[in-house]
Amino acid sequence: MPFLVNPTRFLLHYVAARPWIFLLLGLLVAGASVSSIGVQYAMKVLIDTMTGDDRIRSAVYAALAAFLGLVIIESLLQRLAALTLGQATVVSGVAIRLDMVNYLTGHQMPFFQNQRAGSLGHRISGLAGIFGAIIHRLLQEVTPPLIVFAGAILIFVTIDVRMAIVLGGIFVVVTLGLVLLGLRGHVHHKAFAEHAGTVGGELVDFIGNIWVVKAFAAGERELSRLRGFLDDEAIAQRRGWFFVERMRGLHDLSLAIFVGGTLIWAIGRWSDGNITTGDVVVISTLTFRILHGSRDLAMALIDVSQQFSYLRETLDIIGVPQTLSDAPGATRLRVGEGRVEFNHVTFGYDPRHPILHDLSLEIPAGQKVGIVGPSGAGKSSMLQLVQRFHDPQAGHVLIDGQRVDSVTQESLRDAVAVVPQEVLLFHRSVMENIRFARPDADDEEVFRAAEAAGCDDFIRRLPHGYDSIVGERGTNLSGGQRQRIGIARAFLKNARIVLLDEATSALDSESELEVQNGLEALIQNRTVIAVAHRLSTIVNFDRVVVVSEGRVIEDGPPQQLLRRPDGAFRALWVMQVEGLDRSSGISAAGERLRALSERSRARVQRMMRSAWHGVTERP
Ligand SMILES: Nc1ncnc2c1ncn2[C@@H]1O[C@H](COP(=O)(O)OP(=O)(O)OP(=O)(O)O)[C@@H](O)[C@H]1O
Repeated sequence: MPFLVNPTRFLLHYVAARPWIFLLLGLLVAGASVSSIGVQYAMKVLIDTMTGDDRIRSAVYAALAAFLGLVIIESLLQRLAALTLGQATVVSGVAIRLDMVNYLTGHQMPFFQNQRAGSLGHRISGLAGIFGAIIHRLLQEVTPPLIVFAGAILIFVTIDVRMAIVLGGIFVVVTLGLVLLGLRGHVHHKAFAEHAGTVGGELVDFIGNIWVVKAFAAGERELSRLRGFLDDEAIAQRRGWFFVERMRGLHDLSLAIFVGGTLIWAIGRWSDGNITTGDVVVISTLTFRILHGSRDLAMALIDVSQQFSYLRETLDIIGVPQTLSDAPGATRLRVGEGRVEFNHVTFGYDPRHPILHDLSLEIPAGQKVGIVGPSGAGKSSMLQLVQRFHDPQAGHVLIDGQRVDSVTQESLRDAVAVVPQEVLLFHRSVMENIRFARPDADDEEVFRAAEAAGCDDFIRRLPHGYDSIVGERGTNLSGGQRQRIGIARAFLKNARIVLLDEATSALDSESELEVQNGLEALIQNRTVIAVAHRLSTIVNFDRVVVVSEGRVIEDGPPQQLLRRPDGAFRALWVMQVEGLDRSSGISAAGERLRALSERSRARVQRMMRSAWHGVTERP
């Protein structure tokens, strides 16, 4: 979106998107301002006809009618302008937020990892608010005083040119003086905005971590920390406020001096018989009006400049260019059997420090591959490359022979189902959360997916069954339940390729067994790439790839790898099996095993031992 590069283009884009409504708005505002000047002039004519020597009754009533008519027209136009402004900013606000959310979804994951979700949400809503505020200020507080000023000068020219020049000069000097002064006070407003932002962020952080606060009985501590931030904010707010009041005071003083001076001058000219009584009235009201308007104008200009800075700051964050967009002419991925290929892939989040080095791997359709290796080896990054959350610096990832960077990202992600370590759920019903994987799925299909994932039973036991709201980020459900809903989503998606990113490692062993059943059903007849820390989850896979420091160091069927005396997989395996055997309480794995129910424990032990003995007893 090229218009995101600067605030002016941003504003112009959304004004140009609805040219007629903004044109109408401009005409209404101009019409109302011209009418308001007309009202003043009609008043002068009325007084002059009333105080004139001939005092013609019909002329007085005609002037009165013109005066009243203009008053009515001015109010009508003002009301219409306010309605049109409301309509224009409301529809633009909706479009802005939709465009921004759409644009955000195109950013890479690190963008979101580096931002607070709450603050991004606020910024998007804020953008719509800033647009409305700038348009409001420009059309309601900047344009009218300028038109009134121009009209007043015209009227003054008909009365006394010198007065017109002096008053014009005063208006310009007062407005510019106030703007310059106001801009100096910008530093106070900026400080206040920063402190307010910090307070907002602290509140979001506090509420997001409320369970930690409770668990550590840290309520008092956190409150006094928050009080510190609030005090700083209050000091900054007070400074900004005092500054504005000082400006207002200064303006009131100059208003009194200049209006008083002009009146004395006008009365002097009236007593010399140079101008009429109506002229004196119109001079006094217009002088007061435009000098008063100069303050509103200055304040509005200062405010617009502040809004521009907020807008620039927000666009700098949200509007950063998307680094991963679809290639020109990208087509939809033609999903075949589900073959995945890493072809000499070199990749680093920071290109200067690659974490995958010239990695090649061919995964035939329907194969189940477990990726294991030490922490930080690059296993999860491999899965991210399959989904094209990043592009490698060298080499390519291919699905069914098509480079993932040559197809549309949407079609690529349609073709791949992912069960991550932590399944994220929306604050919506269970039904909506599962159906998220395929919005056109009917209820029956959702039930079948839930049954296959082994979560139908517990969902039906929830207070409102499938209509139960899962709580923010799924907090009303256990880790295992959330995970099974994630598996149900993957079932519903019915993709040829399934990526499991440590899908069970965050669970306790009891939940792991429940989830394991769902996973076993899910991976039938699909290509599966599973990053696994718990080796028991991949022991029955077709193949295991051991990755270390971004390179494949072992590759083969698990049983074969386990027979290699100095094999890396065997070393990892021995570590885990020993951990389970030593249920005396020493190792973490032993601790986990002791926590299992008898049935679950027997099952895990049988699985691990049979695999282990199968290896060691064979020649
Ligand atoms: N978004 C990111 N930005 C920068 N560096 C990252 C990012 N994600 C991962 N890394 C780094 O890349 C390296 C590989 O991470 P990756 O998550 O792929 O490893 P892993 O083998 O899956 O590790 P683990 O088993 O601990 O999950 C690590 O050094 C990690 O710190």
